[in-house]
Amino acid sequence: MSYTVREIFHSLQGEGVQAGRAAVFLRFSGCNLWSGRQEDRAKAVCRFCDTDFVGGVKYSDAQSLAEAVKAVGGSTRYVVVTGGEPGLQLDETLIHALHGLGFSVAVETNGTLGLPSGLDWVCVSPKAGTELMVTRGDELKLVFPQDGAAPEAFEHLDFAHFLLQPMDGPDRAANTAAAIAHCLTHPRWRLSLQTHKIVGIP
Ligand SMILES: C[S@@+](CC[C@H](N)C(=O)[O-])C[C@H]1O[C@@H](n2cnc3c(N)ncnc32)[C@H](O)[C@@H]1O
Ligand SMILES: Nc1nc2[nH]cc(C(=O)O)c2c(=O)[nH]1
Ligand code: SF4
Ligand SMILES: [Mg+2]
Repeated sequence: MSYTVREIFHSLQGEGVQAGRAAVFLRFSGCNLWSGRQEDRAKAVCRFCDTDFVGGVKYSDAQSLAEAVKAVGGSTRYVVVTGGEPGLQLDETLIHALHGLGFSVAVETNGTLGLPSGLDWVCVSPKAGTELMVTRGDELKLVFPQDGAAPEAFEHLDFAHFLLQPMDGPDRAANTAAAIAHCLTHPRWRLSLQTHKIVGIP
């Protein structure tokens, strides 16, 4: 199978429980909840996306893509597969190829599609107005606040960690204050800041 990739870059995981860890980011093109075109944003299912996932380059097979990930990452052997929505393209063949090169494989997903088996870390970030297919994993990282996606709606799910990530955009400061207030009064939720934006790395 072939894969369409928006970008591959070496940085620190900025978000969630693994924040601060060196990682290679493999960003796939395309998403099932937004076309990625600004003119479509207002009518998309997911309207707050901070990411450009349109276009990119094609890899014809899993092994060549895994080798490209390794070439970017120096001695880093932790890959975060994201997008766009990686559930559209990530498969067991690619996970196997990455494992073969010594990588642990993490995924960032909106959770609306099934995931292949073999992943080492699953981060699900639910979106209002969608049905969650991935109901277990390592961390549930809810962008906050979202009308129609209250934190309480996810607390029964089988995740090891529950995090609130303030929605970036014009209301980021107010959203951060609201997330802090929620964590103070609902201590099973932790704050996830987008630390890469704070320190100015990709
Ligand atoms: C760009 S998404 C790609 C992966 C997947 N499609 C998803 O939504 O989880 C990566 C992470 O950024 C989060 N994110 C996207 N836009 C954001 C924003 N404006 N503020 C805070 N987090 C955001 C997503 O919820 C997700 O956790
Ligand atoms: N540094 C950094 N950490 C991240 N964690 C998740 C990201 C994503 O866009 O999926 C991301 C990203 O874009 N950059
Ligand atoms: S689901 Fe993820 S990639 Fe798709 S538009 Fe929303 S935040 Fe962006
Ligand atoms: Mg990002």
